[in-house]
Order: sequence, then structure tokens, then C-alpha cells
Amino acid sequence: MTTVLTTEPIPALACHGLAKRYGDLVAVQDVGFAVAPGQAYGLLGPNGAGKTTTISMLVGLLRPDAGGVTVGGVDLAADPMRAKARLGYVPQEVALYPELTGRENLRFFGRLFGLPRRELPGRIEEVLDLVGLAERADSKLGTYSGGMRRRINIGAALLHRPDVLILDEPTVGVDPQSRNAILEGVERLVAGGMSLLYTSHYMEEVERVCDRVAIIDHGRIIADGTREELIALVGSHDKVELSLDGDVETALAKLRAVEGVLEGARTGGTSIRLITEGGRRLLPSLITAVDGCATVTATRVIEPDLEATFLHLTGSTLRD
Ligand SMILES: Nc1ncnc2c1ncn2[C@@H]1O[C@H](COP(=O)(O)OP(=O)(O)OP(=O)(O)O)[C@@H](O)[C@H]1O
Repeated sequence: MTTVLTTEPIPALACHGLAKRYGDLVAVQDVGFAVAPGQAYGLLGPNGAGKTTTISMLVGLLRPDAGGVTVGGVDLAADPMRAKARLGYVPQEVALYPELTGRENLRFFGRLFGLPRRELPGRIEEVLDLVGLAERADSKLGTYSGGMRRRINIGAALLHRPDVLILDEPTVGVDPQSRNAILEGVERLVAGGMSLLYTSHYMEEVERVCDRVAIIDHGRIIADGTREELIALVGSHDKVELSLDGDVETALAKLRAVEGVLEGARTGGTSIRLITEGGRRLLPSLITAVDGCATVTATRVIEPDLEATFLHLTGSTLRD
């Protein structure tokens, strides 16, 4: 007889039952999830949802009222030194030295983390490449944009070769160009095998970077899964809005008969909203269908996204 043993890989980072109160305020309650090795895990929620409080407990800066954390299987409470050595943490705000260059700032952090002096120069070069700042490494930090400073923060967190990188809203307050550079850098790290925990209230970023997402609101995880699984909670149908010129009632009847159109209704004088399977792909057949009785003057396709899931689950928008 052969016995086949199936073993789940040890999560790069996991937590269970995390809870934190500030006085009467329950900031985090029963938060648990696991980030598999090489996975990019997103924590998506509005401001004040409890993301920073959760991260502070994950990195050992805040003691949970309940629950626990493991990093690569190492219990954070039992062996904090070993667990923390595997984590790279980029907080929302970091004090960098404006009078020092990017490279000198990294050297300072490398020494602070106790990296061996011999290894440090090579490690700094690697990290500068990873965050795309090799060319500006010898300029003073005071001349950097907000996004470039943030990339030095990320670099500092990578110096000790962590297994998991934790980013807390890394693009808040940075210009769109730097934001893109940060996202590209993060994508490169993930492609290279880094495990990632990424928090944001920007749905587009989490959708772009993460392959699994937990939605957090009022301190609780209210749903988690892949983007597709989360969107399926709302239903996967697209909405198509059409503005028409002509006989709108006849056009509506013809549109309802188009294959892929599930429902249709007038939403105003000359506007129609359709619920469809196929959304954008259907547009040519929709335009042809009304030929003879009306012309389509404007179209809008609304595809379901994580924002819609959040709205569906909480009744409010992420940017409230
Ligand atoms: N030190 C503290 N004392 C009291 N209340 C706090 C403290 N830190 C956070 N809170 C409260 O706990 C809740 C969760 O805050 P947290 O910072 O974790 O949310 P967040 O999702 O990270 O939002 P943001 O991105 O705005 O920081 C909020 O209501 C916040 O006001």
C-alpha cells in the first residue's frame, strides 16, 4: 500500500483571530488570513478600516489583544527576532535624511539593521536596481520626489533579504508617475518570487498587483478570494448604457432580443440600460440591432470590479 502525503506549503505570513481595541473603539476584530509563498496578497479597505492596525500587529509593533501571527511558520510572539528577520516592512511614513544621498540613506538603514559591513555595498546596489533608483543614488534625498523617497523606503525594507514584503498604502501622496514606478517595482519583486502583503484603499492598485484580496471594513475581513471570486459575489454581468436618437421604445424591444442581453429598461427620456453577458463585445450587435428605428449617440460599459463588490457588501463606496 502506498500512502500519499499532501502537505500545504507553510504560509510566508499568516495570522488568526487578531483583535485590537483602542478604549471603546474596536479597531480590528477576528482578522485572519494566510499569504502563500510567492503570493501577492491585498488588504483592501477604506481609510480607518483597520489596515495599519492589522499590519502593526503583523510586524510586532503592536501587541494584539487576541490572536497570533506566524512568519514562515515561526511564531511572532514566541520568537520575535527570527520572525521579524523574515519581514520587510514599509510603513506609511518613514524618517529619511534629506541631507544624505539615496545610497547613504540605505547605508544608514543597513547598519541599523546590523547587515555585515562587507556585504552592504553590494546589497545596496542590488536594492537600488530593484527599486529603479540606481541613476539617482548619489543625489541628496531632499531633491527626490515623494515617490522616489517612497522607493528608498521600499529599498531599505529589502536590504536584509526578507521573505515577505509588507507595504502600507505605498502610493498615498505620490504623483501619478512615481505611483506607476512604485507599482512596476512591486510587480517586478513579485515576479521574482517575493511574497507580498499590500494594503490600499485604491481598488485599481490591488486589482493590478495582487492575486488574492481580503476586503476589510470596520476592523473585520468581510470577504476574501481571488479578484474573480470576489467579483462573482456581486454577479458577473456587465451593464451597458446607451443614449439613443429615434424611436426608443421600438429600439428597446429590439435590443432585448439580442443574444447576450439579459434585461433592458429605459432609464431616462432617451437612455437605456441593459444587463448583458459580454458587455463591450456586444456593442456592434447592439448598434446594428436598432438600425432603422434609432441611432446610438453614446455608449458606456460598466464592468464589475472590486469597487462594485465592496459597494455590494457594505452599501458604501471605498472612497467614502
Ligand atoms: N493609536 C490609536 N488610538 C486610538 N484610535 C486609533 C489609534 N490608531 C488607530 N485608531 C483608530 O482605529 C481605527 C483603524 O485605524 P487604522 O489606522 O488601522 O485604519 P486604516 O485602515 O489603516 O486607515 P488609514 O489608511 O486611514 O490609516 C480607526 O478608527 C482609527 O481612528
